[in-house]
Amino acid sequence: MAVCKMNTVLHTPNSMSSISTPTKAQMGFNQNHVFLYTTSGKKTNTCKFRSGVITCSGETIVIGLAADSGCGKSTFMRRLTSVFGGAASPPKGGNPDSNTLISDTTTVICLDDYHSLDRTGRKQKGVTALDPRANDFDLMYEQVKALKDGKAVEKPIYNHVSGLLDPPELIIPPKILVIEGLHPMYDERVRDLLDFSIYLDISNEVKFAWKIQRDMAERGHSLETIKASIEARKPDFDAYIDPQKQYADAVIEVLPTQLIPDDNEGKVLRVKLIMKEGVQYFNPVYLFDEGSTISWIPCGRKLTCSYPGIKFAYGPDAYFSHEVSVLEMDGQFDRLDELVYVESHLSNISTKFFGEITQQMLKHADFPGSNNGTGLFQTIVGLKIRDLFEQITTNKVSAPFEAAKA
Ligand SMILES: Nc1ncnc2c1ncn2[C@@H]1O[C@H](COP(=O)(O)OP(=O)(O)OP(=O)(O)O)[C@@H](O)[C@H]1O
Ligand SMILES: O=C(CO)[C@H](O)[C@H](O)COP(=O)(O)O
Repeated sequence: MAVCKMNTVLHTPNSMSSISTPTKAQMGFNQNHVFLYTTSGKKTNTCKFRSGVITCSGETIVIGLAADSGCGKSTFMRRLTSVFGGAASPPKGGNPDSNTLISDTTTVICLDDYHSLDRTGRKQKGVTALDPRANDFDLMYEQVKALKDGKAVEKPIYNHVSGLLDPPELIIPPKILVIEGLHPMYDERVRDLLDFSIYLDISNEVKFAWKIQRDMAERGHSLETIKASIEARKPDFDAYIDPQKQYADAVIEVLPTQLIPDDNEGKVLRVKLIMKEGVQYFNPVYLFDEGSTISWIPCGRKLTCSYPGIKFAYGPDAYFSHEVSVLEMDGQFDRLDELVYVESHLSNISTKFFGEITQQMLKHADFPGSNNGTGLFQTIVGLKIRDLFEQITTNKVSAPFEAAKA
């Protein structure tokens, strides 16, 4: 298994620079330990070297985030990292094309790094990156398991610039490991390692509108190329990516608005937050009254709404035969500071102070989706993940005390 050996690259507490084959003196406070620091200089973990393997103390919680390419995973990750109070950046001094993002609490690894075929290899074999045959699920499982068990790994890097597989990078077990990409819930072994899972379900119409906006406006692709790329991916998307949503603890579904008849602009969105019932450490959010069916138009004296307005809905439902609660928002906010009015009517939102959702949304007003349900629900899921992390770690810490009392 590719757990980390002694000749890997480490960041030392003294120099913050990368070193190879760390000597005992370079390891930190005593000869068996190394103290690992994030780019902002905070100590994150204490790790030991034994029999050539780096093992770190502390629990690693694993979160899976699945979505097709260009569906808002990076934006969601930025919101999540911000909830934990930091900004994420690539590993310092590493491969400039690394897909990994590290913050004080979280490490986000991109599952594209487990492509077993590079761009040329996929072309030769006639498979897309979505096809399981182009991905190494054995290695993905072994490495996510090792990280969850507190062991560092040398993870491969898929270089999106060159289309090649680059030499691996060292990943130290973080407090929260997020595995994001096409297949976090595809392989049952990897799925079983997840403490919480999210699927971003972007309808074809909306995906197309976002792709046009990014790939045409920002990357200079033609409309025909974008259409052809979406069409080429669709069979494998339907076969291998989309079915993962049945396993997700939370799904953010993004649909065209119902407030504008026959809307084909895709700017106003109807967004659903589908939350599985009975998931440990996760209490679904509700509007007004838990378990009731509610329809709410908040526009009026306390919330400014221009055409076509805003409509919320909440209620119990079934999703792939699971019992779920669904919170829905159609429309967009005119004034983000007034969002606090909506926030005050939501419960189980896992905030630490009144208005925290509104504060987060205002802080990232420039992120895509900040004026609609995508930003609102991504922020809420970020808060729920923080809550889940705190509950799990508190339980682990208090367990020996509880046992001693018994
Ligand atoms: N909530 C949103 N509202 C409007 N547009 C969005 C939203 N989320 C994402 N987009 C559009 O989609 C683009 C891709 O978003 P993002 O980079 O977050 O997705 P991604 O899944 O990480 O993409 P990739 O896997 O291709 O890197 C953004 O640049 C933006 O144009
Ligand atoms: O679906 C994807 C996930 O991001 C990419 O298309 C896949 O990783 C292949 O990347 P590239 O197009 O850069 O070779």
